[in-house]
Amino acid sequence: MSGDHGRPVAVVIPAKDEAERIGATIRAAASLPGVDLVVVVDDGSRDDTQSVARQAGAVVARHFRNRGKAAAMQTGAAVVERRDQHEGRAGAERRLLLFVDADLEDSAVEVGVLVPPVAGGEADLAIATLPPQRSAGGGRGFVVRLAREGIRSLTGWTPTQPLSGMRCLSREAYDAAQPFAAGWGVETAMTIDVLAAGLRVVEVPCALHHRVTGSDWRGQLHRAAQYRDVWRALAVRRLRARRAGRRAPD
Ligand SMILES: O=c1ccn([C@@H]2O[C@H](COP(=O)(O)OP(=O)(O)O[C@H]3O[C@H](CO)[C@@H](O)[C@H](O)[C@H]3O)[C@@H](O)[C@H]2O)c(=O)[nH]1
Ligand SMILES: O=C(O)[C@H](O)COP(=O)(O)O
Repeated sequence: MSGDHGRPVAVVIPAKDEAERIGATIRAAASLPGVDLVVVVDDGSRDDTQSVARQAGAVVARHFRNRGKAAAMQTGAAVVERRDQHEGRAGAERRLLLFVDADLEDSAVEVGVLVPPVAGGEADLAIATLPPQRSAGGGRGFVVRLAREGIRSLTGWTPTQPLSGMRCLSREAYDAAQPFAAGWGVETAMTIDVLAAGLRVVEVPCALHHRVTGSDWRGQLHRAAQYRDVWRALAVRRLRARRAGRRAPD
């Protein structure tokens, strides 16, 4: 099945302890034009994510221990690749990849706007930008600024929401982003690697709602891990650029 845009699409959802939200997210994603496969990667959840996802109609892969978001995305993309091969899909018959977070619930239906720019060849990577969320987050913008400024200094392009995880990729963009940077560095690194390969990246406004990270100690620990992973992803790419003799656009 392919949508009005003429390309089949696989949705890949990395999920850790998302039993409460994943069912609605899967149903919304599965209803999008062109989507004929929804793969959930249960990244070592301790709750019922796996069974809820199966009941909602997703193909489920599972990490027996938690390996982080990037590894879950990679596992999901490998499942799609195997399906494509098994079904003899090549070239434009191969599915586009649409990465979607598990906590969007019904609003996941909005990610459909990411597909046409990629299916139509205007972009190789389309990234969702989110409106202000219903509840305020507890962050002070440190991670977002680190990622934004890092991407700008290495590529010359300034994203508005550099951490956004809702992303549609062409296969060329997926290949250019391999291997993914670990954990929470995956989005920042992906944007840089896709641009460095000479491919096109766009941001597309999307009316999405997700669980925002709070300001309690858990939230701050989460941000510390995000900061660490984004910092590492940038350090690796700065070193690579220096070795290749590329000057940053600065
Ligand atoms: O070890 C983990 C942790 C999370 N997830 C899943 O990853 C997604 C994003 O996690 P979430 O806790 O909602 O992330 P946020 O704090 O909202 O992080 C923002 O920033 C991240 C980068 O730091 C991006 O990956 C997210 O898409 C973006 O929403 C969700 O589906 C999670 O279930 C995993 O698969 N494995
Ligand atoms: O809450 C958020 O937006 C993310 O966890 C990033 O945190 P930050 O506000 O420190 O950039």
